[in-house]
Amino acid sequence: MNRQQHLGKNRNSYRHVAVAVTFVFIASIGLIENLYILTALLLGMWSLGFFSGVGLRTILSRLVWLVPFLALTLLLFPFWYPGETFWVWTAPWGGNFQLSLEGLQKALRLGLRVAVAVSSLTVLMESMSRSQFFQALRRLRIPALFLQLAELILRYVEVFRDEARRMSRARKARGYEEKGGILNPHVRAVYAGFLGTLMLRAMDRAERVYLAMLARGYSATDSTDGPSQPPFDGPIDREHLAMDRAKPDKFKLDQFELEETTEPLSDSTWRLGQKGEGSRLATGRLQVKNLSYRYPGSNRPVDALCQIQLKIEPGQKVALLGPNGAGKSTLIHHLCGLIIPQSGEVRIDDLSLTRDTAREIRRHVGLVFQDPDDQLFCGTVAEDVAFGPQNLGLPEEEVEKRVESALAAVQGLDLARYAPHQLSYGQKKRVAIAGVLAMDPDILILDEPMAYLDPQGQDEVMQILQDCNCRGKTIIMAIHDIDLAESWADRVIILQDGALLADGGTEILENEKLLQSARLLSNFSQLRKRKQAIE
Ligand SMILES: Nc1ncnc2c1ncn2[C@@H]1O[C@H](COP(=O)(O)OP(=O)(O)OP(=O)(O)O)[C@@H](O)[C@H]1O
Repeated sequence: MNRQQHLGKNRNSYRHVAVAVTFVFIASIGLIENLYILTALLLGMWSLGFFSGVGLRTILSRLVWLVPFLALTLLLFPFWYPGETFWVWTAPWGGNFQLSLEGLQKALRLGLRVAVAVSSLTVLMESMSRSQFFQALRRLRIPALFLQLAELILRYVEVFRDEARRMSRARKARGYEEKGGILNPHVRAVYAGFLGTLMLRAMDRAERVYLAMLARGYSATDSTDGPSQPPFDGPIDREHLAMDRAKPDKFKLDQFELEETTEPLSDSTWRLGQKGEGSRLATGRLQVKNLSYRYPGSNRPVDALCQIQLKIEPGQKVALLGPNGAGKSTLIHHLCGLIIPQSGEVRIDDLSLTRDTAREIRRHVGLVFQDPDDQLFCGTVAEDVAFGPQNLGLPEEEVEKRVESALAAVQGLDLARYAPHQLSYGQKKRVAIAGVLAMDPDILILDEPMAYLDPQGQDEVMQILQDCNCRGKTIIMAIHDIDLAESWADRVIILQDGALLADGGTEILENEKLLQSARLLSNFSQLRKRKQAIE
């Protein structure tokens, strides 16, 4: 172990002590009455912050948040508290208000205590990442429920702030100006609508962020406490689901006929090796058998998947195509264990996806979400990339190594200290991929990886995926672009209305009838262009 690693390890083992000392210190501030000692503690805390790299500005910016909460108390305390009169104020509307010395001292004491507590908490929180802070709390045996709640509240606050920022930008972009302030009924109406929509959007995004957290090994209990509850799992009328749906005709071309997988899968062939703390799959072969899924829906249930059969071999490059609403996202959420099958089966090697195995499956199948903002929620890029490996329970040195190599793989080492919101969309996308690569999954799934990327950004992502594939990883991309599928994939799967329309090599993309029926060809000119290219 080199000196740097040794120091890193020591820092890690003392972090919980620092947290415990700070908490005891904060609790004992209430016992200190002397104003001089409290002032000295405040100055001492600011100096400590200065020497540990936390600027006075940062501490003051946290204290400013308290002003509205404390102001009224601090102003009224000296006038209400009984004691020796220090000063008398005669109000313009009549009446005398007596300011007592004891009241003034009480107010000062309260203000100083709060300032010392907030300053010490700021110094503590700024000198370690949020995940390290929560890890330290876990080591101190703070109840897991309390910590989960605190973590989720913090994330929700960030999501909320982020959504508010976006909506306010969108409002300004459409020429909105606040004339007359809150007294203007139009402004009040806009604000009311804004708040309502903000709530809904923030909840929606919070759900997607939570899914992204689960996909990277987060557990609602503890990273070592066993499987978490997958978010979608409900009862289903299987018979109804199988019969109820009109399936699109499957194209009877030899090259994309399904291989039947009706034989029972033997659990004896399931082999686990060891790598880090986690078990590894023997090969990473993915199988889907008769998979169906129905969303409850608010008006009527939606059958998103119907009797899907698939077998994907390790190392394949698979393009998952289909029009909007075909069921691609629902399928890939099953493949990475975010949705538990209601009917049918998903298997990796001989490990069948159930509530109990969902977490294990997610260690082997990484999902890069379509919108990187759903996935990046930590304070810095490095923290975000570390999120998955930390959930795997890896030692800190290993986590650091993984962060470094994952960021290097996406050419993102220079982004490590940036906050995700400071990045361009393409950079965010690369960092989101790094966050999944850091978990070293056998199978990498990407939902619309090219969405909103400029051509150079697309090239960069393709290069990253090519490198991953060369290292033996299976890559599955959900896309709409048939040209991309043709040039990149060695296997093409087409979904339509939740059913498997075609499955085979890229030759199936030469079948215009098939592409048209799957709504993958936009117009006749494109059809002609493709015809010429094929000729
Ligand atoms: N949470 C949900 N509740 C109800 N219905 C849903 C939900 N999510 C998806 N659906 C429905 O399930 C079907 C499949 O949706 P899915 O998102 O899987 O399709 P997709 O192929 O990924 O679409 P896109 O290309 O637009 O992302 C659609 O009809 C959709 O309306």
